[in-house]
Amino acid sequence: MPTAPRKKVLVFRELPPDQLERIRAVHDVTVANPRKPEQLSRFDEALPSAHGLIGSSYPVDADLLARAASLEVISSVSVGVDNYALPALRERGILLCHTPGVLTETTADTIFALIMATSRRLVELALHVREGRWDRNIGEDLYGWDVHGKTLGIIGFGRIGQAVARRAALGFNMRVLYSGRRDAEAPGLEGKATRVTMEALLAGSDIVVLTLPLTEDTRGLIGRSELQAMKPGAILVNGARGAIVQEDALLDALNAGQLRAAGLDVFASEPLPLASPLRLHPRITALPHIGSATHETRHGMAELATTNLLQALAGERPTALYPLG
Ligand SMILES: NC(=O)C1=CN([C@@H]2O[C@H](COP(=O)(O)OP(=O)(O)OC[C@H]3O[C@@H](n4cnc5c(N)ncnc54)[C@H](O)[C@@H]3O)[C@@H](O)[C@H]2O)C=CC1
Ligand SMILES: O=C(O)C(=O)CO
Repeated sequence: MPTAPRKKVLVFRELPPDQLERIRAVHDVTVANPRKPEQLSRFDEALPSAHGLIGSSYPVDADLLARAASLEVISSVSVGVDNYALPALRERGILLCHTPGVLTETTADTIFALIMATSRRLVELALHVREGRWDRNIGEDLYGWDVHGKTLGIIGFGRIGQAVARRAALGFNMRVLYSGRRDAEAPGLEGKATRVTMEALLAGSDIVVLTLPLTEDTRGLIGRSELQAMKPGAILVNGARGAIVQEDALLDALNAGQLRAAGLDVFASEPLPLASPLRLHPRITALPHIGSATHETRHGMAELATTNLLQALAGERPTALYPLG
């Protein structure tokens, strides 16, 4: 039987060794992370002849694609595809694959951790102990806010949004509202989540969670008027993408006391610049984009992304092909 021709694969973010081996067994691999200055020239050299790209967290824009003359497939080690120039991919017939599902539960856990951390002031109070300020019983000034029994509003009722809703409705006896389409089944949530307009969700929720994709339609979706439309003293948790929220408006809403707190796993600019006023704000719990960052889940994402890549390069339909339309 003739052996399939080896193709060229450019790995632009580290992959676990076992997944790298799966690719090396059938294709020629260059590993070069363009974010690392010492690897940039290797990346630039490998790009024009690469048939497949695999990695994450790097903007693959139209200019970069114009230099990738041989490209057949990009396999993203992420579910979000906002880093990719989708129109250029569509035009060139380049396949885009991603990693839906394998990170859903872990990301929902992280989002729920942010709900708990902001409501119960966990980071602030842990620092209170660590810094030796726990010298008497805490008073009302350090009390938190109940999570159970509250109303949770979810903007983006897809895989992750529904996984957050299940934790809220089944574990914390919360009332769940959501806005937007429900384009996936919602097992376990029958009769437990109510679809409302975004206006009604903002006005009626104690905690608003963002779990929708960043697109041209959702960039800056949560701005001054949306924050003002939230219940006074509500909490905002962003587990999606930073640029969905207008960060200046969020700071103003926190400083004005309109919002109680914000839990942010994602930022418009990542890593969050040291000078960002979001970093040290006393009522922001900021995480370094760790929604899916557990050993098990990151490995599962790398495995699915590798499978997608190998399938595409073999001319098969990838398991998780992103529909470019
Ligand atoms: N913080 C982190 O580390 C992670 C962040 N994410 C982000 O979460 C997003 C969602 O992931 P999944 O739940 O797997 O995607 P999904 O496609 O299953 O769900 C997204 C939902 O948002 C809805 N939606 C789109 N525009 C909307 C709008 N304007 N208003 C209300 N709903 C809208 C869609 O109809 C869909 O139901 C990803 O695109 C990614 O950006 C995903 C994984 C980890
Ligand atoms: O998968 C994604 O979209 C992430 O943000 C990281 O897991």
